[in-house]
Amino acid sequence: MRLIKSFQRSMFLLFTIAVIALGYGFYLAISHIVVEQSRIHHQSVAPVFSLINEELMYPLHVSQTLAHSKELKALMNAGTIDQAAIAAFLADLEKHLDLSFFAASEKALRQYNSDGSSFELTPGKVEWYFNLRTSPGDFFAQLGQREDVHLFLDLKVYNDDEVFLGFVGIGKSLRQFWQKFKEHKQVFGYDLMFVNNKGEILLSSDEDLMASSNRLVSLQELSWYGQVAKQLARGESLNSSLIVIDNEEFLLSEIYIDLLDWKLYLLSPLKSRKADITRTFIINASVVFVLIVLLFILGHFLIRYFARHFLQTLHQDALTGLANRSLIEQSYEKIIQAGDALSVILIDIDHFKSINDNFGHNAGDQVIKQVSDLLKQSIREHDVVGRWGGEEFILLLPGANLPLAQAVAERVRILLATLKIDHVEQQLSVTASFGVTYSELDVELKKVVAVADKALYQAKAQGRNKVCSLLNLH
Ligand SMILES: Nc1nc2c(ncn2[C@@H]2O[C@H](COP(=O)(O)OP(=O)(O)OP(=O)(O)O)[C@@H](O)[C@H]2O)c(=O)[nH]1
Repeated sequence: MRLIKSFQRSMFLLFTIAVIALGYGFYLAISHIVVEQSRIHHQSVAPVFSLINEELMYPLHVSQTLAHSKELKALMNAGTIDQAAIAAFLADLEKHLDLSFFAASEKALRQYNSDGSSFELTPGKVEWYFNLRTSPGDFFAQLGQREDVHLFLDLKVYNDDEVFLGFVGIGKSLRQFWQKFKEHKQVFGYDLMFVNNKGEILLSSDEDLMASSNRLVSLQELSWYGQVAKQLARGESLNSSLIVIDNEEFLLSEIYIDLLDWKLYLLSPLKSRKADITRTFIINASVVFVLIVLLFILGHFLIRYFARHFLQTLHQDALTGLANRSLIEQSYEKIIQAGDALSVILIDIDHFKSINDNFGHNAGDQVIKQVSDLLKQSIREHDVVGRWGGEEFILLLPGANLPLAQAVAERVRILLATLKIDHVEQQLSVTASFGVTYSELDVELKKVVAVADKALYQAKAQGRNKVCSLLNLH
């Protein structure tokens, strides 16, 4: 009973471990998908941030600092503009900051460039200057030169008396930005567009939106504008909006560049993201599946091992390893069900009590073990040997008639009587008495054993170390 309980406990433990492992496996798979998705998202968006920082924010910050440069103000405030000094100042900036610079002087009405060139600011020819000088605000950002897109940053310069001295500006080629973005687009499939505060698209990775050089395309002209119009009307950000373009879903990411008052939109195609998620899911689910299969194979072998081990110990006599009563009864049932007649031999060691008394309990155990070993070796393969009680053993001999069983008992009796059992420094000898019976009827084992026991009693009564047999079952 204790063994069964321990077996049940082991099974329950195994089942609990399997359930926990399964749950943990799924938890790991799902967490891994989430982590992987976050990583892919981060990996795809992070380079755009660093691109903006390197290519846009850097020249912006340089221009802000330059507009307040005392040296530049002094050069532009001088009675007569020293063209060579301004050119040298700008050339030095270009050399150190890796950007192209210009200064447009109100006094000289001339523009000086960091490459050493200069030209006159003539109304009608250099429109931007005359447009911007009267425009409100001190800072202007524009994109120009469509064939090699440049970002132009123009800042008004004033002297200490707030008198307008002209413009200082930076021209930044976005070729490198564009190149990097294209590489990025190839990997992640993104599209990008810069939109000014009027909702006009200044720059886009979609060539069609940049087609016209005279006119800027407005957000409202885009096919998907209707899908976000309400959000825009409510002044909401378009960040994380889902839009459909040509039956394909895109996720919008919005980045606001406050210095320029521009918005950058990234359109990320969900198809590739879905494929990513599906791929990650399949990989993780396969790993979990393989783990589960391995776990079940392991479980299966463990259960088989435990079952064999426990069932064996359930039916085994602990001291001798022989079949115990319950296994003997099962074996008997099998023989009877197969329709075989059988002989039963009951064996009892003579004066066993005196061995215990004279040599101790361990010596008694030793004798029982040695006798059981001899019995195991003395029977045929399909015979059954078991321990029936304390110093009592039983043999079931299927298909053996009474004379054959008597002969077997006699042979075993002689073997036993000549057996020398080593104990400490001496050798012990034992004899045993045998009760033999034969049954070809479907009767209970205990009835057959009762007859064999009667025969055994006769053997004891006749002086022991004897074989007696009895046939009458009634
Ligand atoms: N050492 C040991 N002794 C056992 C074991 N099982 C039963 N016994 C002892 O075996 C002895 C059996 O004694 P009895 O029933 O009087 O029989 P006996 O001394 O063999 O005398 P007869 O059968 O009349 O020849 C008892 O003292 C039990 O305690 C066991 O597993 N180990």
